[in-house]
Amino acid sequence: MSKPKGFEKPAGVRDYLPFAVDKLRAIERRVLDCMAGWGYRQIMTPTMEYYDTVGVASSTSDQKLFKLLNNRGTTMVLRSDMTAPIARVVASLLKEEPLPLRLSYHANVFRAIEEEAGREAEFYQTGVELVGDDSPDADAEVIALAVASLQAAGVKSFKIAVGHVGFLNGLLEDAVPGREDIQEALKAGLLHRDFVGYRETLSQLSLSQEQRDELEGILRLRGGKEICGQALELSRNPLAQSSVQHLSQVWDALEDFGVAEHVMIDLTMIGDFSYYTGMTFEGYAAELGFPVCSGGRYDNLLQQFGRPSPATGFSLKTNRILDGVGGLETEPELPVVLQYDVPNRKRAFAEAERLRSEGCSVLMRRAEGPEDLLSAPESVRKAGPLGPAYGDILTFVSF
Ligand SMILES: N[C@@H](Cc1c[nH]c[nH+]1)C(=O)O
Repeated sequence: MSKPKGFEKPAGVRDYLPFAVDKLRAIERRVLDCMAGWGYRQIMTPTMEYYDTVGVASSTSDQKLFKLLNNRGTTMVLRSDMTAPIARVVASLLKEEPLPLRLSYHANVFRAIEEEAGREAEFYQTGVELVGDDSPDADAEVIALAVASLQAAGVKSFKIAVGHVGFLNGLLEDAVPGREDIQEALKAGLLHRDFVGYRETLSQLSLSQEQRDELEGILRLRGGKEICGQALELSRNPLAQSSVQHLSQVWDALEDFGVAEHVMIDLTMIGDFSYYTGMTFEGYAAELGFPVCSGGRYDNLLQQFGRPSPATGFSLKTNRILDGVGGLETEPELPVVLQYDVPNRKRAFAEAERLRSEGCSVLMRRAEGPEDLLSAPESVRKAGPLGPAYGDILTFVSF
């Protein structure tokens, strides 16, 4: 590759100009406040982790991890999510802390991407982890909190699709026992929402009519609570059955949370991370084709750090909400511009301090003469991406 030009930046990363930062911060604040209202306390972890610990535990494929070497030659990674780092903290710094633990975060995470996909390599997540509770109510809590968080972020119309990896694993093991290759191919179709590809894979297999019906049947398992009944009919596998029973209890709790109208059951759903062990979910905004939040239960991750405990959680894709949905309408307050000449500088600075102590934003400007004075706020309204630089004008001059 030729030497990049000075203005170029790597694929998948971006700059946020002030108006975008205003919006992003407003969403972040509102969502974290919402999470605090449910008892979640904020945590921060390093951007960089060891490849061998958090990198591996993050269950992000090797090609998607950003790897770097430190000065001792140890392989490090840029965190690809916050779930694995938080598992590390819960098992180390917080190991004496009684469970359940409720933690929230807002952080940038990194995933290498296929350039042509137009996806972000660095993006922002606002999320929670609920560690130490394996009940259906804990799963329902994080889904209900995802609903509340999307609303707090200004997303008006959305649907959360909830599935269960246990159901899929049980059904696939029943239908094509011991054929991990086929199971993986079918799961890949579901993961990419490629139902045509899924059907094609099915058609290439030599299966009995019963097996085919069972595997085709998955594709119809999307809807309300009635889907649980249909799923119990479709597969008698014990894991599939217990998974659906758990999901139906999650649904009942969601009804009691009053959020069931935002939720659908979708047993074709399969989470993007191999650490998921139970229910998984994704949230879709009406305006957008890609998920704005995702989460799920991961009961085996913490044991990799020496503190076995069940856990569940989710994260919002905060910058996607900012870009695609508009998020919150924020009208940043324009600063007052305070113009002065040297003889009046001290007085002007004191006035600026007074205004700032009242919460105003004040911008200082030294005027060199009468023709250098700004006269009307309108005259500074410019069309550039930053919009107008200031509102009211206060003048402290003797000329
Ligand atoms: N870490 C997941 C979201 C999640 C949080 N907790 C459980 N899942 C992600 O990046 O999509």
